[in-house]
Amino acid sequence: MAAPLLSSLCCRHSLRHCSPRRFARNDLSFFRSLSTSISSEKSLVLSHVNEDAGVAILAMNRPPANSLSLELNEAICTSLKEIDTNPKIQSVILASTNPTIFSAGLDVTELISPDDQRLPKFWNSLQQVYIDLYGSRLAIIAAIQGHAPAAGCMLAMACDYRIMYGGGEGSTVDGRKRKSHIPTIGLNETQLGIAAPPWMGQLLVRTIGFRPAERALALGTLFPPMEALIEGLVDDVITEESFSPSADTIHALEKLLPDPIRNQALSLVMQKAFQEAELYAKISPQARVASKLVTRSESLKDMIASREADTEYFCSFICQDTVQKNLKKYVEALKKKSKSK
Ligand SMILES: CCCCCCCC/C=C\C=C\CC(=O)SCCNC(=O)CCNC(=O)[C@H](O)C(C)(C)COP(=O)(O)OP(=O)(O)OC[C@H]1O[C@@H](n2cnc3c(N)ncnc32)[C@H](O)[C@@H]1OP(=O)(O)O
Repeated sequence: MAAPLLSSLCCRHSLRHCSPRRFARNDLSFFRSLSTSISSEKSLVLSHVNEDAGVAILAMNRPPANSLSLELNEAICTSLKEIDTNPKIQSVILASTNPTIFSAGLDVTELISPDDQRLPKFWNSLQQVYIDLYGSRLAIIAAIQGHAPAAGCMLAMACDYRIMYGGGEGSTVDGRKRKSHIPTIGLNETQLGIAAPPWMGQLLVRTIGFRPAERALALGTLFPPMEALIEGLVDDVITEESFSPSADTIHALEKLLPDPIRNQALSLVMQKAFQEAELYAKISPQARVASKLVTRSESLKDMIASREADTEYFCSFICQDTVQKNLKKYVEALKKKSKSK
């Protein structure tokens, strides 16, 4: 599994497949003209490509929280691979069909009283998601509309650019006021009584720097959008106060877009993500991929070299009595909180 990674950065898809495409800014026709849909593994992921634009969208679609199960991890990898093999695509927007949760991180139920055959497969699938995103020849833009704790934050950090919704009331597409929602992002594992896996912690260090990462990892800090921006955990924060789509646009999009991403096409976060995808797609793909190699190849090689040991350590760690006890408590609290709403 590991070998294709660096070759994907160096040569596999790379340069012969790279032909940048142009779009008009803020062009919703991009979404209208999404023509090729790939849905994989019971549509846990919705993926659409627009070859003319050179941009794809990959939306996680596992209600209620896009928590990362073995199957969702595999679906993300399958979908990304399909997009990746299309030589006409240069950028991907990684999004969620859930407007308030990007991804809740690992499916914690995978960790409780785990099946000993499934657990290593599960961990391997998460490692693969990281490798495939972080090492992709594609420029991947995270459109973070909602919460992104723990491995949800990892997904975002493995992208090339992160745009986060800044909160606020905003309007729904049918014109009603939307309940205020302020998403958070961070590696909160210590709050679950576990530590972030080393490669995930190191990714935070590379993203926000040593000292801020050291503190955030210890405290399990979940950053609200503006703090995430200040720390450098996200690259852009978008508020939707001034965003009110016209009825005509809504009507047109209702007819043209599939349900799960219809609202996303109207969100400013998604439009910004599209602009950023466009920006990356304009850069010489050879130069862009080579620069990605400079910043990412060493850490990827290290991660791949320690992959088996990481899996072994993870499996034995998770099966410890105290860890199981902490996780059970955590899940009970999560369910209780959800029921009390
Ligand atoms: C020295 C080195 C040591 C190395 C050791 C390595 C070991 C590393 C091990 C593990 C690494 C783990 C990384 C992770 O990703 S752990 C997962 C962490 N995730 C979380 O803590 C997030 C938990 N969820 C939340 O905080 C909220 O759900 C939130 C995402 C903020 C959304 O809140 P809200 O909109 O209010 O939604 P609800 O809380 O009501 O949730 C809706 C339903 O979704 C279920 N849910 C939520 N999160 C998860 C999850 N992670 N897994 C499974 N299910 C989840 C929740 O129970 C609700 O479902 P229901 O209504 O059926 O109860």
